[in-house]
Amino acid sequence: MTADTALAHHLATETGHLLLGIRRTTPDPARRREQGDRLAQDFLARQLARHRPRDPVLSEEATDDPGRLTSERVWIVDPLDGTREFSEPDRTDWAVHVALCERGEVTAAAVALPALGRTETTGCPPPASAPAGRVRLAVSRTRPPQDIDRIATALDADLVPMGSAGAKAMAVVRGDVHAYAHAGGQYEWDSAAPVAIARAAGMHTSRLDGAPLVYNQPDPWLPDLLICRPELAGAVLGEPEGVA
Ligand SMILES: Nc1ncnc2c1ncn2[C@@H]1O[C@H](COP(=O)(O)O)[C@@H](OP(=O)(O)O)[C@H]1O
Ligand SMILES: [Mg+2]
Repeated sequence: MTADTALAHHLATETGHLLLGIRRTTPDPARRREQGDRLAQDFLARQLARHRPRDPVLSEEATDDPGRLTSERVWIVDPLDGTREFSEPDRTDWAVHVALCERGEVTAAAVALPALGRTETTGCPPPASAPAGRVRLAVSRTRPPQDIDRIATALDADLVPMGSAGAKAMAVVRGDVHAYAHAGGQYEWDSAAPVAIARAAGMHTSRLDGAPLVYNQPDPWLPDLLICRPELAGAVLGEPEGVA
């Protein structure tokens, strides 16, 4: 594991511990959401400034730093992905994303799933065995993509509604589901770390039209994505069988 991957693992895990504490002590859902987003952002920003003072940070919860567009190294973080699920009792589908992007490519990343006590990284992705039975397709529980019926039909899949892009991507990596598809809106911080870990674990990752996912762009809007077991990508992307 590189020093950057180890740092991503440490920061995602520690931010997760902070969020678990907020969850225990803050029963009101609106206050829990506000405190979770703000305190997780404050902690991550402070830690990155301390450990990697020269690297700009692109975060859901911070003002955009134009210096990131000329920097070779940029951290892309989502301090709390699945804020809605974090605010609801007993849900485990929320995450912390920490990714290092170098020249458009994510080279080190961690996704913490604090309520499950797990942190996955690009350094040591878990073994991905194919789930048994019918194809399982993870989708947003509150904002499922418009063309989800087409994708579900193409895969002959059962839908598995879940919160958080990180939680859904890690469900593919861990072999709980076969695929995760999203459309209609998302930002780079929602997918940078999850996509890098899925790729390191051997999964297909792309836009829904098959185009590559590119990070640290001037506009961080990255509205759709597909993460799936490699053998299923052709069916979703409309490629003839036998084409990789
Ligand atoms: N249409 C949309 N526009 C903007 N962001 C969206 C979106 N649909 C999903 N997202 C973001 O993608 C993440 C995962 O969403 P979902 O749980 O619905 O799958 C959430 O991140 P945050 O919780 O960090 O805001 C959510 O805000
Ligand atoms: Mg998010």
